[in-house]
Amino acid sequence: MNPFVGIRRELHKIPETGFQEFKTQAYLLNYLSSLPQEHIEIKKWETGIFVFVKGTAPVKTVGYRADIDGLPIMEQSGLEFSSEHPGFMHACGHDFHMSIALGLLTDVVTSRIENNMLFLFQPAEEGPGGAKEMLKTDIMKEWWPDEIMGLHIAPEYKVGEIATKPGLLFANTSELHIELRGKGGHAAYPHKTRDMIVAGAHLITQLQSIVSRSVDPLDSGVVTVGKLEAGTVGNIIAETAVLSGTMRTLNPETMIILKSRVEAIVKGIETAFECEASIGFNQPYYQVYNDEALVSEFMDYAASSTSVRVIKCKEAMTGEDFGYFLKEIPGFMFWLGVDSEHGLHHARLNPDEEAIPVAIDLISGYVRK
Ligand SMILES: CC(=O)N[C@@H](CCC[C@H](N)C(=O)O)C(=O)O
Repeated sequence: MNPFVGIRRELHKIPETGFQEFKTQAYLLNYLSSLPQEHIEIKKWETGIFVFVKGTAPVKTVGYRADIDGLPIMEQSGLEFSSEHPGFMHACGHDFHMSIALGLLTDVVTSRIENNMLFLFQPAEEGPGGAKEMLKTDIMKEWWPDEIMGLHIAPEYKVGEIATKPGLLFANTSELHIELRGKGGHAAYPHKTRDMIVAGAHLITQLQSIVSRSVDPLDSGVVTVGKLEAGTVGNIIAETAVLSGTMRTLNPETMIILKSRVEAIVKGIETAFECEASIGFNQPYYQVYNDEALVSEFMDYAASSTSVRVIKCKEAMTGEDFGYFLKEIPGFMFWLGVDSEHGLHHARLNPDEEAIPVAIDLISGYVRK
């Protein structure tokens, strides 16, 4: 078995959520300590790690970022190396991202390259966001890269396919959290209560009008409520309802429209259902915008390789706090085909591990070009 496939399986067993990646960090540090140390410097930051690799005759420093957190999902993949942390899973491929980064790092440490490289093992991509915080550190300032790249697994593409594009690749995002507070009571006396299940149901329906009626049809937006908590049993009227969701737009200005429409609709719900509401727009992620020259150079390089097919894809409504790195440092992100029947954030996600050596070889060749 390819050693980095083995590493992926080990990491797959220990998914941890944002800023709780203690075992993951320990695993990565242990692996890093097994590498020749003459040309590398390792610095821990929170539950993440920076690794600086000195080049032989550097003219620049190339950054490579891998996110390291898992998701609160109960795995149902049936894999023999399934999560050993019940209720948590690497369901967004960050186990792949880490093992590919370790493969690349091993390659550039053992067969040295001309330029310096900075590897960033970043916590908390799924939330609350680690990129913005990593960017502010003194370590980052000391080892600031001239360019940066990262990848994300893509279940919908075959192994050997990569997809990306110049300019906008991923959306602007904002989490949405709304709490409604009314008055609970006996199910047989609704007139003496203020029922937050009914208010919540109206609110969710009205939120769906934002994209259809307030966003220019030639623009795009998403308002998704992914979680609703309200009520206890069938014969008690719910005093509170709590909705959590996420909003996505292709440009930052449209996000401002979405937020102001949410505020207006929630105000209307307060009046109509005689309740009080609070809104949280949490953990915004800035769009992933690929540097046109760098991504074109990478796409041309990949297209010249015999083992990879390059697809010029459309932008996606996924979010990635890698966007914060790209706001400050020229670079790009690309999708790596892993051919899984089940998609990202699915309990049965099962990416094809053949993609791991494909990615390591591709990037290793690119940073040596
Ligand atoms: C690639 C991917 O699936 N990313 C996540 C990360 C977004 C987290 C954010 N805090 C949110 O849920 O709004 C995604 O859901 O797109």
